[in-house]
Amino acid sequence: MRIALIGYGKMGKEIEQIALDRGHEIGLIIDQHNPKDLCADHLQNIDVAIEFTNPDSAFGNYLKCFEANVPVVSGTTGWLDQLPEIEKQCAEGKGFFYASNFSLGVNLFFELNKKLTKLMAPFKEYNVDMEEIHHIHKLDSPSGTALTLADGIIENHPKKEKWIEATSMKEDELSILAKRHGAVPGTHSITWHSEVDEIMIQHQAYSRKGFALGAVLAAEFMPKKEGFYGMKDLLQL
Ligand SMILES: NC(=O)C1=CN([C@@H]2O[C@H](COP(=O)(O)OP(=O)(O)OC[C@H]3O[C@@H](n4cnc5c(N)ncnc54)[C@H](O)[C@@H]3O)[C@@H](O)[C@H]2O)C=CC1
Ligand SMILES: O=C(O)C1=N[C@H](C(=O)O)C[C@H](O)C1
Repeated sequence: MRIALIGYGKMGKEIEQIALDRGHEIGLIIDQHNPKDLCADHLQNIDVAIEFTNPDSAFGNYLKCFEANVPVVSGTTGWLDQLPEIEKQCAEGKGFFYASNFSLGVNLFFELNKKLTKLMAPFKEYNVDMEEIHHIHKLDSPSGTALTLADGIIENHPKKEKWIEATSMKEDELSILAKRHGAVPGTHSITWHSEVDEIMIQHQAYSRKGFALGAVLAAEFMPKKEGFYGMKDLLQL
């Protein structure tokens, strides 16, 4: 498979290594110094593009891939206000795969979070909050993963209606505390606490390898696909 890497930073480089190990070819690398190379001419023989850049660049890059009819695997977080336009284009035949987190462990954690929320929901003694910790270079906050976890709680708890990036005492608000520290790859914790005890679930990434492998597996899934996909389609969760 010939892959275009859009964004050649921490994730782009990790993905390159795994893609090469799995026998793929990197046909094009786009980074901050050569964004104009992302054009139909250069995308001609590309099977799939993997995009890990930043919240401001991602959407424009997706549209350029769509113009060249190249399916996209999107890992960038913090751009989801533009999701409706991507969904529209997918309904018209473009191929797009998005995950706020590509690691197998976090996707199992998403399911565990939903199940635990359903279990805890009837018990008024317990309230829930979330903490995420990432490296100091992260641009978006809360993390994309935290937002997916928040959706999992809000959709399955009758009292929680919205998340808030602060400590909240309101029953209908889910508090998310986002911390930035050193080189932390990504840690997400959810705590259900009562006056007498607490139950905490946590996912801690030891490195970026799990994210990168998931992105390459998604890329292997995407060539010639039309429509909008996610990790549930890949992992059949
Ligand atoms: N979905 C997931 O599993 C994961 C998502 N991420 C997300 O991926 C994104 C990238 O993360 P990192 O690689 O850690 O960031 P990074 O800052 O190390 O790399 C981003 C790269 O994009 C390049 N870039 C900037 N503007 C560009 C443009 N217009 N066109 C092409 N390249 C451009 C930068 O030069 C940089 O090399 C972030 O949004 C992060 O939150 C990160 C890890 C896992
Ligand atoms: O920026 C990162 O590094 C990460 N971003 C993703 C997110 O926003 O959830 C995934 C992972 O946590 C690492």
